Amino acid sequence: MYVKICGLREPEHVAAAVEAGADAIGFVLTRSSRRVTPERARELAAQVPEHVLTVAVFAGEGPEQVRAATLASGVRAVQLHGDHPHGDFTALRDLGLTLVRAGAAGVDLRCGAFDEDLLIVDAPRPGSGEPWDWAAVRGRPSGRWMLAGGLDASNVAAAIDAARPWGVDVSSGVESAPGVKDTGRIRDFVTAAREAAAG
Ligand SMILES: O=C(O)c1ccccc1N[C@@H]1O[C@H](COP(=O)(O)O)[C@@H](O)[C@H]1O
Repeated sequence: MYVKICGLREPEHVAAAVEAGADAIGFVLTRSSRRVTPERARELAAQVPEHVLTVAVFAGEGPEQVRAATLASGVRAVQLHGDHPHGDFTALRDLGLTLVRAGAAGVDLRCGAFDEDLLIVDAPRPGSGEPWDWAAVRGRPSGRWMLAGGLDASNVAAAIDAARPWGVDVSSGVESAPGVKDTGRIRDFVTAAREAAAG
């Protein structure tokens, strides 16, 4: 089970996610209580070992703005939320980074349909922490896709059982208050996701 922890802002939480065994770590570079500057993302990404994917998260910005901020941040993947045309992903392909498309259950659920490498199927309001009907997408997405939206250590096993994703992605559910990550919750989430996947 691939596990991504998103919205990290502090070195101790990046370290906690890496130590817990996260596969990917996200830095939010768009409007959000979790927003960091590209320069801050670069500092945080520098402490992440090669085997953990670092991801810059955007929502609605155009490809040129995404390109500039991504290059400034030094991350290895770009995550685009919102109604992006196929051309936005193609325009970023030359960066040589992993491209991640994120959208709610109504979007095209075939990973790769927009030239992306990974797909995230999320709640209607990304980053809100609101659970949704995860079972509604069971059997529908194809390829390498992550379930997101309202997950936490207490419900991730049920969510995995309901939707059968390739991976899971969390932000609010590993926080003690909005925008404030919690080391113990990060560790508990990764453990719960891996135990659920192991059966
Ligand atoms: O986390 C944010 O603040 C955010 C803002 C804008 C776009 C995406 C954002 N995060 C993504 O939202 C989900 C996690 O949501 P939840 O808080 O766990 O319910 C995940 O895809 C994040 O990458």
